[in-house]
Amino acid sequence: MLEATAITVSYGRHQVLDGVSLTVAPGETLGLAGPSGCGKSTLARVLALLQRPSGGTLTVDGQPISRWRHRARQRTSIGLIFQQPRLAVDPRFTLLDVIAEPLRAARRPLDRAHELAEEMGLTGELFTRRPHEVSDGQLQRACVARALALEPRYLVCDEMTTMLDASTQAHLVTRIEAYRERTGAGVLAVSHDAELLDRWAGGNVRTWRHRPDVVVNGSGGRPEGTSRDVSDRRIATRPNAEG
Ligand SMILES: Nc1ncnc2c1ncn2[C@@H]1O[C@H](COP(=O)(O)OP(=O)(O)OP(=O)(O)O)[C@@H](O)[C@H]1O
Repeated sequence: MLEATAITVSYGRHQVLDGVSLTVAPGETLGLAGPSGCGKSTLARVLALLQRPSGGTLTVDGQPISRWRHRARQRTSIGLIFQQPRLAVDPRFTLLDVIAEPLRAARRPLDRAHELAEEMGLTGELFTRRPHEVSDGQLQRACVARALALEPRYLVCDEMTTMLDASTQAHLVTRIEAYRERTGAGVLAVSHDAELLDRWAGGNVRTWRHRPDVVVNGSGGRPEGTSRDVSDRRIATRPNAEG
């Protein structure tokens, strides 16, 4: 399980997350919907162990992240795919370099990068192109391949398909779902697009009703599930400015 409990995050005096709890189980796809600015990306970064929360606990497969500086091993078991691939890659890298980056860091055979590229539908001539020489969709395919390279136990997809056309969107979701089915990984799909998430996660969606850019503290808020019981304790957000 990837478990976040009572997470709080503040940027200066702006409290963005106030006691958020969320669990992603192995083998499940969980959707997290919510309006722009409510804190989805912040929560995604916290779950991927990229951003340290100011409060709360994180546990990966039963192991609590007690010392943030020593989280490297658990970090590699969580893949993160960002919304904007151009901000997520080194512009000097070729697509093959992008995909090989985690393999190189983990001292794994680099041949695997070719296979991953091909699995994502990236053909030979694209291997040596740099980010400015490919489309957003092609670059995002490389980022998905990079996220899968070390076979993570969990994948956090933060608005992964927002900028892409419908067919590229469908292709990427299909690849992620095939990976989940093959490996039993848990997938958290984050988006403002509740319909997409409902299709992707088969209705296993939590909707975060939290007005953006409002500092709220505490009372009365709860998320709504589109298709499941919202009292399910896997996500409980205290803040809700809509009452
Ligand atoms: N590094 C930061 N420093 C200060 N404020 C930040 C920072 N990152 C995010 N914020 C603020 O925190 C709030 C939540 O941002 P976040 O990106 O997590 O929301 P989001 O729900 O993912 O939005 P979107 O769907 O538009 O990406 C916003 O008000 C944002 O301006």
